[in-house]
Amino acid sequence: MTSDPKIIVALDYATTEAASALVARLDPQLCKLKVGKELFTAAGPAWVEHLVGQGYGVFLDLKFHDIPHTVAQACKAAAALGVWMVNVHALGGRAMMSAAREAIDATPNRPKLIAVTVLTSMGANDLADLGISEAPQQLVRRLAGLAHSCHLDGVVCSAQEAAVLRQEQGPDFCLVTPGIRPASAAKDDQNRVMTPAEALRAGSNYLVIGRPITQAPDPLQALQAIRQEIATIGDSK
Ligand SMILES: O=c1ccn([C@@H]2O[C@H](COP(=O)(O)O)[C@@H](O)[C@H]2O)c(=O)[nH]1
Repeated sequence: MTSDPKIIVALDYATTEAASALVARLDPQLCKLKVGKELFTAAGPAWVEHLVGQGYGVFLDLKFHDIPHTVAQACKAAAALGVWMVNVHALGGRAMMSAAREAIDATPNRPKLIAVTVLTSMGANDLADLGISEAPQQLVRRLAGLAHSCHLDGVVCSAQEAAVLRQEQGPDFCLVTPGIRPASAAKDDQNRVMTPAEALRAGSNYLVIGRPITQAPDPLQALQAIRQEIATIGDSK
């Protein structure tokens, strides 16, 4: 039976050797994997294909943000790697997100397409620095509505916004939430955080977790502890 693991481990490593040491201990039934800017820039698309070939659901987290044509072509190239999910920045706007949607729909494997709303590292002061007086949650709600109206499959948001987005965007809109911190973990550079159990209860579909797992003395044990924490919450495997 195939499962749909709710934890996406962020493979934020500098080299494939470092990432492989963890991946060798994992299993596609335990978690999905996220390849972001650091590892993709160091290792390239072949390594993404390698993970896909091992049976992992791979979230290619490159947060495309450019003119519509460029983003559409980048989405097409990402989909060709066989990944499960790709993303763009909602701040790229309607034309960009619609172009991404069209490009993904024309591919054979149609990965999930989601939009980053407001980075989980940002708070009200960071938005004020950008001249945005809206509270983070208000901006997230507005950008999620825009992404949904462009027929994207969901958004990246913080789990702090999950409950309101679930209410406003309905049960089928995919909520992918980084900024997940077990109660005892350091926040690092994250701002809008929640624990794994709180995040799932609030309506997150998938939890993106990096350092609390990858920097733990025993990353597999850290992953298993989080799986245990969420095991009783709905269909959380
Ligand atoms: O708003 C966002 C969007 C993406 N991320 C990414 O998620 C992980 C989180 O890693 P942690 O070590 O658990 O903080 C990382 O790869 C980010 O690039 C995010 O944190 N917030």
